[in-house]
Amino acid sequence: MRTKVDIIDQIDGTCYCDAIIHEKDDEYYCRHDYVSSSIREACQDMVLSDEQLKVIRERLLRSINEGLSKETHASATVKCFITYVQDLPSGKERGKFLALDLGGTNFRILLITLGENHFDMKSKIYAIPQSIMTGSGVELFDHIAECLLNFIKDQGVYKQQLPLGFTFSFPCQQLGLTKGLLSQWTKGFNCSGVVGQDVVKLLKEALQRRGDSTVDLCAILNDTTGTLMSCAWKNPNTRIGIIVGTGCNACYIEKVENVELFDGDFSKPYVIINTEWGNFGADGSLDDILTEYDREIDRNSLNPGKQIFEKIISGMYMGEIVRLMLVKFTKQKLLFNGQVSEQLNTKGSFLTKYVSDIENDEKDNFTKCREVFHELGLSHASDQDCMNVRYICEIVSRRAAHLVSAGAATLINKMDFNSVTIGVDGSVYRFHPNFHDLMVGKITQMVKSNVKFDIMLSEDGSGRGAALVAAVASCSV
Ligand SMILES: Nc1ncnc2c1ncn2[C@@H]1O[C@H](COP(=O)(O)OP(=O)(O)OP(=O)(O)O)[C@@H](O)[C@H]1O
Repeated sequence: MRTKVDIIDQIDGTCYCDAIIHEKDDEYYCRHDYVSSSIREACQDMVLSDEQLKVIRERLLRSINEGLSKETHASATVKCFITYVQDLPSGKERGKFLALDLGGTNFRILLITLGENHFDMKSKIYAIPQSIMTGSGVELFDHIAECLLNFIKDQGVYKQQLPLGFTFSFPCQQLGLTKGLLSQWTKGFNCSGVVGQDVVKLLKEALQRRGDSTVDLCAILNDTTGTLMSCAWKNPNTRIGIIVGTGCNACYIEKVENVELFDGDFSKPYVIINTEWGNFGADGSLDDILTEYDREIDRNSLNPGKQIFEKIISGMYMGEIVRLMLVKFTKQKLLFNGQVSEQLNTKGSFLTKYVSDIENDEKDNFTKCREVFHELGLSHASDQDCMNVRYICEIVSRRAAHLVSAGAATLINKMDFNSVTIGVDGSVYRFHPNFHDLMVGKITQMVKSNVKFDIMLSEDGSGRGAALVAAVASCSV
């Protein structure tokens, strides 16, 4: 007789599948039972056991400690950059602030008004053409400066000298609140002449070249810091900010005495550390869990060998991992009657959004899945193909959620607070139907038993968070 527990064990020990579609004579079947066994077997290398996740936590903690240590910081893969943000918002911040948000799919400019228990936000999205993303740094910052000046003119605040927080979501070594040296480009950007340079200075120079700027650039930050700050504005218990969007990164609150390179204000007990954990694994410490798909993605990326943790989690790569699996399994005649479409064969054609769409279908219906297949020239798919592809999407997104959870649990256990709120932002977390629940389940298993935690969706961390950092900094630097 098969019980519910047998099913859970059979799948991978952590089946969250709530879709028990057949329950008869005390026998239970979940929809994973209807996935072809050949597909289940072929996906096994994507499943991480609790033991593997424990090892990943231990290695990540070691990498974080290497980033924090004076002796090992230079060679560390997880840099643990000091943000120089030492105060969380009190909720009493007031005024008008500008924010620039650069670091992923969109470039945004925002005008934020903080008032009592409310905030107002006007924002505009500007495109960054591919030619600028991989052109020269001067072109990039000239483009940003031009958009900024157009925005403040449109908003009627051109004459006011407003504080500006610049969310620049690439790995930066900060030397103060207004000085950040770019360590490396990620997420498809590759502008020449910027790595090793102070991006605040480059933006200020671009504004000066235009000669008509009146903004007061008073803080540079990462979107993780913005996420933590924007959640802390609502919930002072927030001690971690995580992004699962185009990229993946996290920041947390660390005691200043644990940060050996800290040269900020020692009268304050904590400082936010931008871990840049996306680069975890660049020293080979994740090699034993990487699959052939992960390796192919890395080989074909703009930054081979780097950002390995990010590449097995984030939205920039998740859809492509699924696509590579689908192509391989189709060639092996495990899917689509062995017929690969031209679209499916095209790099980048399987959007990460499709993973959410497919997993969003009701348990016995493949409406969204069939829409995706139609887009991909796979209208010949059978119901069995739909079942199998949904399983593949689940396996890939679940691995991502479990890896982020391992990271979050590492930080929670390291900080040693009794209660922690985690602020999370990014479209993968926001729109994937199970990401939040998967994280809650896995983190619960991994944190010390006396710690309570909850996960809160950040409302526009990159924008409001930048304004809050600018506000808290009071533009004193
Ligand atoms: N519905 C969805 N489900 C899952 N992923 C999605 C969805 N929509 C978009 N994405 C993915 O999310 C990523 C974009 O994330 P987000 O919207 O948070 O932007 P971002 O600011 O560029 O990210 P980051 O903060 O990492 O720089 C893209 O890789 C995209 O494929």
